[in-house]
Amino acid sequence: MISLENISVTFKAANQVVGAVKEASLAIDTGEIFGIVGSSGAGKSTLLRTINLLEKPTSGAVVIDGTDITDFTGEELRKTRLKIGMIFQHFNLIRGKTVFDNIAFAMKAAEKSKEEIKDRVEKLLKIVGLSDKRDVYPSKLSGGQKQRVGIARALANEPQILLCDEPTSALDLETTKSILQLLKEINRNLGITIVLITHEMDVVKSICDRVAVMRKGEVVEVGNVYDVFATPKHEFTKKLVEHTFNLELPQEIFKNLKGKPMKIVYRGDSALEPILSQATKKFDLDLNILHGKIEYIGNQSIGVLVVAFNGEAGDVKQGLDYIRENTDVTEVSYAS
Ligand SMILES: Nc1ncnc2c1ncn2[C@@H]1O[C@H](COP(=O)(O)OP(=O)(O)OP(=O)(O)O)[C@@H](O)[C@H]1O
Repeated sequence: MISLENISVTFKAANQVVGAVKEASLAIDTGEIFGIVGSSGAGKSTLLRTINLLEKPTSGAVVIDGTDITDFTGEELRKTRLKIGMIFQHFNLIRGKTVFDNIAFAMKAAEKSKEEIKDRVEKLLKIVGLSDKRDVYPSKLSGGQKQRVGIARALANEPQILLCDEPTSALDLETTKSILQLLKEINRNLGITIVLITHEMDVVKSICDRVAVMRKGEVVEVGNVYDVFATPKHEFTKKLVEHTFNLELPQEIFKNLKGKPMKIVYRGDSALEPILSQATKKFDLDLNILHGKIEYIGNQSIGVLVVAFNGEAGDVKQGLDYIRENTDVTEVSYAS
């Protein structure tokens, strides 16, 4: 387990003091894929980099499997870092070295034998699907292939933890999908704990087990991914989720609309449709469905509907109460 305990990181730049991370605490379980999401400048990268002490906390403790590593230096720190691989948004490959040598580099630094290096690099090339690119230089690779080399290099010394700093932000949608799939396989097949930072909830949705939301240096919400999407608590998380659901409607629709548009979010295994139809009959309402979708997170689903009820104000209220009472609705709010 990785425990980040009351971590603060303060930078002193020119005559300014920046509180990049403020009293952040997280407990990341062994074997999970843990996401840290937030907008630019939220402190994600700084917090992630405290895990391998690339950034030393100004205060607080980094505890890995029960060992407080916060004050590790020299040989102790070097050995600890070998157990923690890292990949980056812009891959950070060495331009003048082949794919093989990029991956072998960290193993040479760890004083592994030539034989061991050759076996391991070839095995890793197979895992990341680049056996045919062994002797190619990075400039001849696509972005996705470069990230695959980055991943192989990060795994070279058989780490227990893999830190991912915006690993797909420089990649297109299709390549992002394949890199996230590869990270998932590595997590499941090799049992490596993955901590990933991103500004995209879609990335969180597709591979993370749990997520922390950061805002202005603080961790404002932590939970399993399904719950955070179905029942976001912090206002900032609600906005992130809303944006992901992408329920924007053209303003024209609202001009001639009869009734108030409402957004209804419900846990997907509860059947909303019969309840909606019962509500309209029971309370004499007209129902207009404006938008609807089901989001899948793992194998659980969340339903989101934007509807307009037309009827007497009191009947609309009773209708909504009826829906709330009879299905697993997590949110009813006015859509805009
Ligand atoms: N070495 C540094 N010196 C001074 N300020 C820094 C340094 N590193 C980060 N900061 C500041 O700390 C804050 C948090 O930065 P950080 O990179 O951790 O955020 P982030 O959430 O990862 O954002 P991004 O996605 O844009 O990288 C920002 O205000 C940033 O300008």
